[in-house]
Amino acid sequence: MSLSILRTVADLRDRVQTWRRAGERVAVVPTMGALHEGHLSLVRAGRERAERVIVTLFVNPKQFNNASDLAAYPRTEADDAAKLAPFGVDVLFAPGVEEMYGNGFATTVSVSGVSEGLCGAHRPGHFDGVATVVSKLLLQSGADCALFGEKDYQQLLVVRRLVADLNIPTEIIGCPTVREADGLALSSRNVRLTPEERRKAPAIANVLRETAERLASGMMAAPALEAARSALEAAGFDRVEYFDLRDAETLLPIERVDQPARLLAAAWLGETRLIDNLPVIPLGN
Ligand SMILES: Nc1ncnc2c1ncn2[C@@H]1O[C@H](COP(=O)(O)OP(=O)(O)OP(=O)(O)O)[C@@H](O)[C@H]1O
Ligand SMILES: CC(C)(CO)[C@@H](O)C(=O)[O-]
Ligand code: BAL
Repeated sequence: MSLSILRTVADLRDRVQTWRRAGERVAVVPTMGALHEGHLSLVRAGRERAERVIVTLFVNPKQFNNASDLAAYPRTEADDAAKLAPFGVDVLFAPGVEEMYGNGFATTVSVSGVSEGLCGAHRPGHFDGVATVVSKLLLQSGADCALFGEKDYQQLLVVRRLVADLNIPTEIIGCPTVREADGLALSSRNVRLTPEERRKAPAIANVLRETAERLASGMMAAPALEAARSALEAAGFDRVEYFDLRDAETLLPIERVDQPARLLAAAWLGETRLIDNLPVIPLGN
């Protein structure tokens, strides 16, 4: 069957009900469009788990803390639909802002703990916007499972928390970060990099990898992180927003790696903010 583009929650629910009557499982892949191989890896993982796959495309104004970032966000729906067609995606759910937030909308889903710090500290309101829209998309689709990328690691933990706390019966699946050959994590915002910035960009992944190795072999966090921030600046990054070592589950800061940990970074190249992260597993585990 060919890809259907649906714009209303009522149409989405009708379609899902038809599948349910036939006993089919449903996977949902929430996105903001401008699809790349990272998104397509989530679609593939969804196809492995369910007979039916919904991709959602909604550039969610509530999660943008910066109006120019929202205005500049790439919008490429026709190309996105064409990319999805060969993957056996059943529905592209692309609602307008009025469909999502019209009719006196007045609710915010706010997750404390894992959403504080890191991107939460630097993008005020961002995770409230993410938690609100993801709650809506999961309830609208009623999916059995939903797929999220580890590239947005803090977001993945926020979503796991809200699903557990609100008893939303959707299994959350985290998928590995897809990278360019030079290590740069794929991201819709990469198209904004100038050619010179693009040449500098892989440093974020390289410095994360080198630092993860040092921490895994027992180096204390403070000097390793200080060296990492300096290395990123030396590689031409304009501003390092954070470069931190955190517990992999709680995202609380840790001083050395003796439990599974995560190394996370956000840094600016000109007008573009890049994020990336890696696991740090203590040597011997
Ligand atoms: N390189 C990647 N590998 C795996 N998953 C990814 C990758 N990039 C994005 N995703 C996942 O795709 C989903 C939709 O993300 P989104 O549409 O915001 O794309 P994005 O490339 O992360 O864009 P942005 O520039 O907003 O960061 C999220 O679950 C995100 O983690
Ligand atoms: C999960 C998401 C689609 C919610 O708008 C967005 O934050 C994203 O694309 O990662
Ligand atoms: N990929 C996370 C969505 C955002 O940056 O707003």
